[in-house]
Amino acid sequence: MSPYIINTLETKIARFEHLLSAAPITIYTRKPFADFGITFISNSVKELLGHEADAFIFFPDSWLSHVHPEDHPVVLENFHRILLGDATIIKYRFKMKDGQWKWIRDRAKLITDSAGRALEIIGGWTDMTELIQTEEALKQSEKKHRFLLEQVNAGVIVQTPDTRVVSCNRQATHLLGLTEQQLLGKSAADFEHVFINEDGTLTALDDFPVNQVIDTHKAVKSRVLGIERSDIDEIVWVMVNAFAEFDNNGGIGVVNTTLIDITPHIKSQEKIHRLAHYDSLTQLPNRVLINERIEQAIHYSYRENKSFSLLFLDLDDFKIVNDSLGHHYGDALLRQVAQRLEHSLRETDSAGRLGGDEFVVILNNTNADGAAAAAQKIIHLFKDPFAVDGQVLSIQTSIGISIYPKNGCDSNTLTRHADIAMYHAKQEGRGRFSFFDFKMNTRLEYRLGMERELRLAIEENQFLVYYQPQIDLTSERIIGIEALIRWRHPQRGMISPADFIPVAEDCGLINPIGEWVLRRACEDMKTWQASGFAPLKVAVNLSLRQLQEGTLFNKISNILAQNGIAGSQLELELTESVMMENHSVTLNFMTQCKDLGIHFSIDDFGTGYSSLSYLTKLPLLDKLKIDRSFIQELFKNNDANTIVGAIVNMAKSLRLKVIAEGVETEQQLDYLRDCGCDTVQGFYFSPPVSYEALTQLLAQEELIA
Ligand SMILES: Nc1nc2c(ncn2[C@@H]2O[C@H](COP(=O)(O)O[C@H]3[C@@H](O)[C@H](n4cnc5c(=O)[nH]c(N)nc54)O[C@@H]3COP(=O)(O)O)[C@@H](O)[C@H]2O)c(=O)[nH]1
Repeated sequence: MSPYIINTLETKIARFEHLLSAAPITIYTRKPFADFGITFISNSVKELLGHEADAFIFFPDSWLSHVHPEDHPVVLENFHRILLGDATIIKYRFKMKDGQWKWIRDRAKLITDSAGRALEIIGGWTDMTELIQTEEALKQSEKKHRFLLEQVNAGVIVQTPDTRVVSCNRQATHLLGLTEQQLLGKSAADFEHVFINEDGTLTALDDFPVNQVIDTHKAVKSRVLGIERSDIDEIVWVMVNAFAEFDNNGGIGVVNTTLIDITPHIKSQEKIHRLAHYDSLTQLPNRVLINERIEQAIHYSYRENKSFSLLFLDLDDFKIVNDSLGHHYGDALLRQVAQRLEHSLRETDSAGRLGGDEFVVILNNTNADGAAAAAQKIIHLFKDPFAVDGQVLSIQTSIGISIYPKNGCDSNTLTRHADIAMYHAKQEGRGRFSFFDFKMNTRLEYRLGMERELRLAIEENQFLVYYQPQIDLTSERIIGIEALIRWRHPQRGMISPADFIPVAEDCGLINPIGEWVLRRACEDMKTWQASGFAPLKVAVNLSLRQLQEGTLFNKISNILAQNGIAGSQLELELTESVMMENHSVTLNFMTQCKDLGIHFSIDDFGTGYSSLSYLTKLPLLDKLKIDRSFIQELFKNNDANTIVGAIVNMAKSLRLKVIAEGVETEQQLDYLRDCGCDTVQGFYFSPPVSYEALTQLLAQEELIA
């Protein structure tokens, strides 16, 4: 045996005791029953608790009195587990020599003999103070962290790489409408809510921010998502940011997602969008949205090689409703029209209001046949009158149709062409539809251009009034004049009223223009009278639209009064069609005028109804003007002579005066005199002339007289 290896029992114990006291653990043994008194404890207990080992050895049951009373149940319960064979680890507080409490960890197990009988309990105590303090600090920090998390105005969700929620704050549960319990442990695929993207499409699972972060290892920033919850009707809109926290190996530890509630912001954005894209009166899409929809229809039809149709609607004589009943009625009528229109359309079609009384309908995937059927259906919608505040209003619409791609490949062209076709429908008699035809284009563009120029002409005073004398066949003197408008266009020179009056009538500009002619004529009459010329009668042409305006009588009586002209010096010329188409309106107007002594003549007689019986229905008529087409046929066509003779006779029997227009030759003049015609007008005596030229003619007459 080596002299260096001393292996007596004594040395073994000494070595063992040294090892025990040097170990960072205080080893003990205790009885496996009764008071579980300590039978051995290593000296390191002095360092751990300040107590001598002997204190426990001599007083084996004193140890329990050093255990914190609150921890007694834990400690005692632990013995039962140990006796059942469990190796246990528990923490509890132990009173040190100096009276302070120290957290110790007690790890113990039961030692048995080969027959399984309990011999003793062996265990070890270690100092846990530092660990407990760290744990406590950690708890405090977590509490603080949690507190802060609850204070932030954002939902926070922490998920593991398999998307399971491990933590969330109250705001997150609030936004998702779930409790913390419902949320914790849930993975992305488990959410029953529907998530939608900003454009309204569904968000696919792969596209969830958490999955994107996991897939790409990159943060998702400022993504807008809508949450469709089953418990509320409204969509909750959130701004989502998500980022990963990486572990030491570069793998994802957790993904943090923040959700900021932006519902109010989205709602006001929606409001702004609505204002910018919908008509506030009818709630139909406005011009901006309609254009977008036409563009969409173009893209779709181009891709799918299909056609679609655009219907342009304009209500016929809507202005009359507005002018005669007021805007309140006009607005209510437009709302009802919009409703009827919307209800009649298929889901794939859309209607919008461009402004005023103009509407547009887009018929997706529809060819010319389909468009014709739809247009007919829409026209039929107007068959039943509209009831507005107790008033029954009847109105119809004219519709123009353009077809993609045949009539245009962009929104502007298609709309313009449908508009042109609509004008054509109006020309054809209103309450009907027309398809666009490229031939209409130039004609209508000319008309639309003229409308623009007419407005400018009114502003810039480009109109003149010419006067054509009317000669009494008995005295062969000028007894009246007809006021005829002229347009001196700055570039195109004189434009005939035959070219621009129909356009002015169509677009309503005849009202200001007609009023201007009347005023000018009365002002000129006033000047002639003031210059000493004998009082004349002036004939002024009236259009149907002027009568329909409803304010014409007041305007006329004001103009007469302002210029000191007697009503008997004014003659109003109405055409046959004006008289017949609006019998009651015309009769009412004529009755009012008659009280002022105003005369009426029927213009272009013989060209319209060619029925003499209606004359008997117009008792307020004074004169009949034979159209120049008959006069110019005299002696060329025998029938013309017979007709003119018959007209004069018939007029006489109805006690009407007769004037013949367009007299160019002496032969015509003689025939008319022989027939008993009262007055003539025509180039034979004078063409329509300017104010100055007529002044000279009147002066010559005075000299002759
Ligand atoms: N609503 C309004 N209509 C108006 C007004 N001013 C004119 N008009 C209408 O425009 C049409 C064309 O008028 P105009 O070119 O002036 O032609 C008139 C005469 O110039 C023409 N005339 C007269 N004598 C002769 C003639 O011997 N030969 C011939 N070839 N033409 C002649 O006839 C027109 C007279 O028209 P009217 O007596 O009114 O029928 C025309 O329909 C005008 O009514 C306006 O202010 N408002």
